[in-house]
Amino acid sequence: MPQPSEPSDFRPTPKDKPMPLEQARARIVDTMTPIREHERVPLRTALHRVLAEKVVSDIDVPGADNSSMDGYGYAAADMAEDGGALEIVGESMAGHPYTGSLGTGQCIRIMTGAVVPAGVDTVVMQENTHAEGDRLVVAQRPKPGSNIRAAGEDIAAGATVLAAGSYLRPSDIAVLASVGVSEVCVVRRPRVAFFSTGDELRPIDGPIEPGEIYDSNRHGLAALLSELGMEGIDLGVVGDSPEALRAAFEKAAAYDAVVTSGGVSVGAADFVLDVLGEQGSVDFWRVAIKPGKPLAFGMLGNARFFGLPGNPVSTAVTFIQLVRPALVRMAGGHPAAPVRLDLPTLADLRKSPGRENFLRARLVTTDSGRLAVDPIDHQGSGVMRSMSTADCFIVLPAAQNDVPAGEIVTVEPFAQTIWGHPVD
Ligand SMILES: Nc1nc2c(c(=O)[nH]1)N[C@H]1C(S)=C(S)[C@@H](COP(=O)(O)OP(=O)(O)OC[C@H]3O[C@@H](n4cnc5c(N)ncnc54)[C@H](O)[C@@H]3O)O[C@H]1N2
Ligand code: MOO
Repeated sequence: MPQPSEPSDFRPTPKDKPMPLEQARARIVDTMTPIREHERVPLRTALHRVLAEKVVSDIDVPGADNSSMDGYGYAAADMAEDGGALEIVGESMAGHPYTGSLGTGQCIRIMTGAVVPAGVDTVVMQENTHAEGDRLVVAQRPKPGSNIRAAGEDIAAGATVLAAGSYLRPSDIAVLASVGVSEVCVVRRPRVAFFSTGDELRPIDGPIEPGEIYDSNRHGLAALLSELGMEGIDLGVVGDSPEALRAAFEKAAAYDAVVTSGGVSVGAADFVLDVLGEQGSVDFWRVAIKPGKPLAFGMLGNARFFGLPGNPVSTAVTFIQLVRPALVRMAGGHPAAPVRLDLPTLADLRKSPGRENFLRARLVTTDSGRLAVDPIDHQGSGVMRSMSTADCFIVLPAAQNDVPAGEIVTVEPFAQTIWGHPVD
């Protein structure tokens, strides 16, 4: 497990064996220290934050027995048979409860959400009745006890509404509002510094010359971080020189995590690993996945360091597979296990044994109404449109060879649950 470290003399060699993905992910996630600092924020701004402490309800929800239908409330004992009649003595509306008490043979008109008064144990929906003046005829009786929502059936006073470590989704915000919570205590968002490396990279708001490219990865990374609820700190583009990298690393070391793109392979201008070795420590640098083999994981000061490969699809795949679960953990949450489906592939898949492959694909419904998966034609790790037009990965195990169309393959949808439930 990497610790805040003294500089090391790590020298990567192509002989370093790539680590299987599962092992790399477990190792990375296990080394994350969840952030302990927390802050109180208004519920209005708490979406996608992580609860630092559990929330216990002070109240029952609903607060009182209430009707789930527009209709009439009465005591079932007063209604021995279908077609029986009762005297209508008042009404209970949502926000305006009935304040009297019911006698034998009496009923009240009651609306959905209105409090059920003493003496009423059953509500009949309006459609199954007809009123004759102040007399109600119940054509068809519901079962005794019907159409009443019990006090506290959603949340009982004293119950834990959400556990510490819960990632707040819109439905959680609504639940917290339902128990009258207007402020929550949430974990400080991880501060994640990120930058691109490469002399060929240009900002997206200017021209490019032959041999130059727009720095797309930095924008992709900013979006991935912001989607995850992280505080991203954009450190720009850093040139392919050890000096430039040293200066950038010094700045980046002050944050909780650092994510970079490019310069982690074995090329003449790939210095990320060298400088990480000098200024921090490298835990491992190769993962047995395609795309995404070169990936530097280590420490820079107290920051967790993720040096992602520069090929745009490799950057995205390694972020999704390795950085995202790590940051979820760092943010005080719990990474969900990937949702995986077994589906037939509509096209042949090319695969040589060695690395686990993440092919980009789309979920489709065939003419027979069955779900299947259709791989994108161009699978190059520089073809970012293969990610942008896809909605899932086909995951082929390391030892797999070519797969003919029609075979069942493992599919990981992109729109999967990212944040799992806390384990208490
Ligand atoms: N001899 C070997 N060469 C390569 C190997 C290998 O094992 N031996 N691995 C290949 C694999 S796999 C990958 S992935 C890449 C990763 O290399 P780097 O992380 O060093 O990335 P770069 O060389 O800096 O760039 C690769 C590619 O991506 C483009 N790029 C870089 N940054 C950005 C950016 N911010 N936005 C858009 N595009 C970017 C860059 O121009 C290159 O085309 O190495 C292989 N080589
Ligand atoms: O890992 Mo590289 O990402 O195969 O292109």
